[in-house]
Amino acid sequence: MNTEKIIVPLDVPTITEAIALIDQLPQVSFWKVGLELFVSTGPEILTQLKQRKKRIFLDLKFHDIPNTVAGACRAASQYGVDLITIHATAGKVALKAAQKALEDGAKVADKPVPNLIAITLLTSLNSRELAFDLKIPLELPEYALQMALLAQESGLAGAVCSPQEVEQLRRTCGDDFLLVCPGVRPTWAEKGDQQRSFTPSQALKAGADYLVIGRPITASEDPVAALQRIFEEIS
Ligand SMILES: O=c1ccn([C@@H]2O[C@H](COP(=O)(O)O)[C@@H](O)[C@H]2O)c(=O)[nH]1
Repeated sequence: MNTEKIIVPLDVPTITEAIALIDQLPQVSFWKVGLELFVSTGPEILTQLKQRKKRIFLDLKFHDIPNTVAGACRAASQYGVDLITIHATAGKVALKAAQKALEDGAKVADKPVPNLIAITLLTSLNSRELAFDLKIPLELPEYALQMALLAQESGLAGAVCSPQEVEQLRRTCGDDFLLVCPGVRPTWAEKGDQQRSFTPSQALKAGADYLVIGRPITASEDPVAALQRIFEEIS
């Protein structure tokens, strides 16, 4: 059973709830720490995950001017996490500065360099919002591709994209470009605010390296059974 490809987000407000989930699902080796938990509780959860020998996706989605994202990346590189996110729309100068700061910071901290991956377009947005609210004149798949190419040209390790765009990004960006897909929903799960979803097996077949699957597992009455059902679907 391939459990390595699933990243489960710890989208809870307290360390106690986060640790309860980690301990309830020992077969999960890769956990995501996002804005809710990090803003609520700080870096303590990263220490807890490290002690349990888990891989960590620090999903703080940096989006700021080059000097500021570089500072944030330099600081984040001390934690020894595996993945870090930045919005591609921060622009090429910021993406390059962030990548360089991660490399410099990791060297100083004597840690491996985390893979920096760029958000192409949040999976909660649809084509209508892209065109009419964000006033982006490109078709959505083309826009996501251009954001991934910007990340690749800037020297980043990969991108975050919806599973609906992953096949095209994989074809264009190649096999070495890391593609991480949130917005994954088994047929039996609520979509919630995710607007461009695929099932876990569709997403893997389309070329995703990792699937981020949260509420179908963590909000389930029985997270262990939900995870098992997903493992069975993809194995
Ligand atoms: O485009 C994006 C980027 C990040 N996310 C994050 O992934 C998880 C998805 O959780 P679900 O409960 O499976 O919807 C969540 O932490 C988001 O912050 C995303 O959904 N889309």
